[in-house]
Amino acid sequence: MILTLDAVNCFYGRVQVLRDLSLRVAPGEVLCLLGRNGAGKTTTLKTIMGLIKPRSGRVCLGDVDLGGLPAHEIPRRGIAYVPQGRRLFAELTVEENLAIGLMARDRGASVRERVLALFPVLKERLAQAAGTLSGGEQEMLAVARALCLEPAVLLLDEPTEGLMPSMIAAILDTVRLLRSQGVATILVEQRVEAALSVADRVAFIENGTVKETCDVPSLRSDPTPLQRYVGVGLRSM
Ligand SMILES: Nc1ncnc2c1ncn2[C@@H]1O[C@H](COP(=O)(O)OP(=O)(O)OP(=O)(O)O)[C@@H](O)[C@H]1O
Repeated sequence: MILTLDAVNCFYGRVQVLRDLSLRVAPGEVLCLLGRNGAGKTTTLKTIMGLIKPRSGRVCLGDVDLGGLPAHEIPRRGIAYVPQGRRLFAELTVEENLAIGLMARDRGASVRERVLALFPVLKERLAQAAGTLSGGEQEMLAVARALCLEPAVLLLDEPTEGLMPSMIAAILDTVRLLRSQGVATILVEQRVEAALSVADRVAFIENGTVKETCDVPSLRSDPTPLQRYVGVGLRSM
């Protein structure tokens, strides 16, 4: 099912943060949101999750308008969110964190096995407290917990932040694998080179709106939007 945002306007109090923001992501597609700090990328993800209610505009999964649903219903509809900073339960074990993911949408024990098969590093650490995992392992756990929902749509907010290169590569490989399985992914990513290596399309966000959407091959041949909206050229990568 296609996730669509159509002319979404959001406010924090009286301050408008999203302005007529529209985008779409289809099954088996990775859409990357790029933009400067404060452009509205995280707010876009929170709005999809129903954590912020748009004042106007629509967020739809297929034909279903998500705007009318309570926030706790959104993950049950198959949209999973890995927030920036991961928000794991640090005192709980890997196993317990996964159990919480599994509870959100009861999909049976086989899901746990399938998710753990993707992350062998977690399988070895089921009894370890999440807060004692390395940063990369914590990110794996956060993604694994989200995948317990068997989501149709996965929202990742800066999943590579603070990770070493081998862990970044592992996270990006997971995104590619999920794409091959038909998951629609929206990725917020500061690392432009990482974003381009995994994305199909890039939406450039500035001042709360999508200014331009480009597919990755055309960005490689003409990186002007990267320069304009993120301030980097391809040569610096
Ligand atoms: N809870 C809040 N209350 C008031 N303003 C907020 C709140 N959260 C975010 N904002 C403001 O909304 C704007 C968009 O923030 P958002 O976090 O969506 O940006 P972003 O593109 O994700 O930035 P970054 O790359 O720095 O994470 C910013 O100006 C921010 O200060």
